[in-house]
Amino acid sequence: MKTLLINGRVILPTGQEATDILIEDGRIKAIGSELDQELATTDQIIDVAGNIVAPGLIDVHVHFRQPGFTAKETIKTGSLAAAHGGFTTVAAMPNLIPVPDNANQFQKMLTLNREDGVVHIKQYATITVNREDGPLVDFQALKEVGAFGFSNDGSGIQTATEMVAAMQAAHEVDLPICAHVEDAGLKGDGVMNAGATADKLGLPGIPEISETAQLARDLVLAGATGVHYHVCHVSTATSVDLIRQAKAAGVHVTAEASPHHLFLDETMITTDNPMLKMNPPLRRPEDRQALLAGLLDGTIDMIATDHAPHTIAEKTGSMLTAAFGITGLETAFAECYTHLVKSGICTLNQLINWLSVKPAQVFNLQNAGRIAVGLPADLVVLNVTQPYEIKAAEMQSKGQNSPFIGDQVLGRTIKTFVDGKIVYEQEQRA
Ligand SMILES: NC(=O)N[C@@H](CC(=O)O)C(=O)O
Ligand SMILES: [Zn+2]
Ligand SMILES: [Zn+2]
Repeated sequence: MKTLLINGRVILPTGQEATDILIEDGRIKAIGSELDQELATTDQIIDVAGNIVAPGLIDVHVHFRQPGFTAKETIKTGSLAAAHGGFTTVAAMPNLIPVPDNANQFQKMLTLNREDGVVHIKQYATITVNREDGPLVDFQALKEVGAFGFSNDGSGIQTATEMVAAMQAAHEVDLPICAHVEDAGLKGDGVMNAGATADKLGLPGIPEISETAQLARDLVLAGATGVHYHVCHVSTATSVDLIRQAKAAGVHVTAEASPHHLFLDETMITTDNPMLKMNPPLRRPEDRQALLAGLLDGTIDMIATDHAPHTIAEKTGSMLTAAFGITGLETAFAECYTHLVKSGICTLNQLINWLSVKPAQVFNLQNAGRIAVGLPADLVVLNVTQPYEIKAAEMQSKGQNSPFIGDQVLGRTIKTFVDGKIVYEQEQRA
């Protein structure tokens, strides 16, 4: 099967180029504007004039909820949401039931991911058995069956003793610890950022030190153990400073920020609104400015969505009782393009760097993150000229819990290819 993608503005490692891409048997066979001689033998010609062709986006932080919580999402719906958002590779978190904390259950996850997923799904294993305070997993066994990294996402590792042991074990098998940094005691029963807004709404707060105190500890431990330590969903200015200093000191630390922490802040929480409840919480305007500065200077390596679908019932009522988390896969590119590229804060190449190139480099994904001859044809075609409204009805995710619904944005996915196969295609409307 031969497919020719013609007239796109292609994002190549060397920069943007108006060129064509020949896909054969799932791989990129040739790139160039002189591919006319292929026309006669091509099965499918797709004209993407006026659109961007980028390497498939990569999200290293998603929750697909299967097994255990399939009312919220399944591997099928989560991966369809990824495809709709232009993501061709995602890494799924292990806060599932049963927990993939052993080789046997981990292998079951891999089979499910492969059978039900329409995009490439990498899988995290937990750091501890049953994701609880207690014994560590068998890092070697989980490495052997293909763990992408180790994470207890949803909770922090509460003691330095446990974290040091985890870091040493992860370092030995040469895989990252991906940390949800949170001191459970300091978080208490908070539901939004601690401060004036929470006080005004009469809601219990989550102080920023619940993140930063544990992060400071972990950065010291990461330096001492030499592990690759990746910080999930950085939310505060102090965290950015701590990571910047650690990087300067030679600690092997990388970090991600989510679109919601970049574009929303606590001042937008004007009522008790569960759609704006997530962990870590939306912080102050100066925190999101610091996250942005961190992205621009390389302290934050990448953007990851923390796609966290929940049922409507779980996201209705008061923040006091609602679940933490919002969806992100289907809105990330458009929100980022609109807030960052359209507004002149960064270039499209920088954005693709944070959403594809860097995650591939940081997590050693050799076959992703760039458009090059010989690589699998994981590609996304994006329209960045026609504004559209983000609509719940167009979401592929089971989760409709997105504060971005209703936004007017630029950056619609037109087509997503995984291994040369179209896994998402925008309906053509007259
Ligand atoms: N981010 C969230 O608010 N929730 C995540 C857990 C997590 O990422 O910490 C979830 O699993 O729902
Ligand atoms: Zn988390
Ligand atoms: Zn998460």
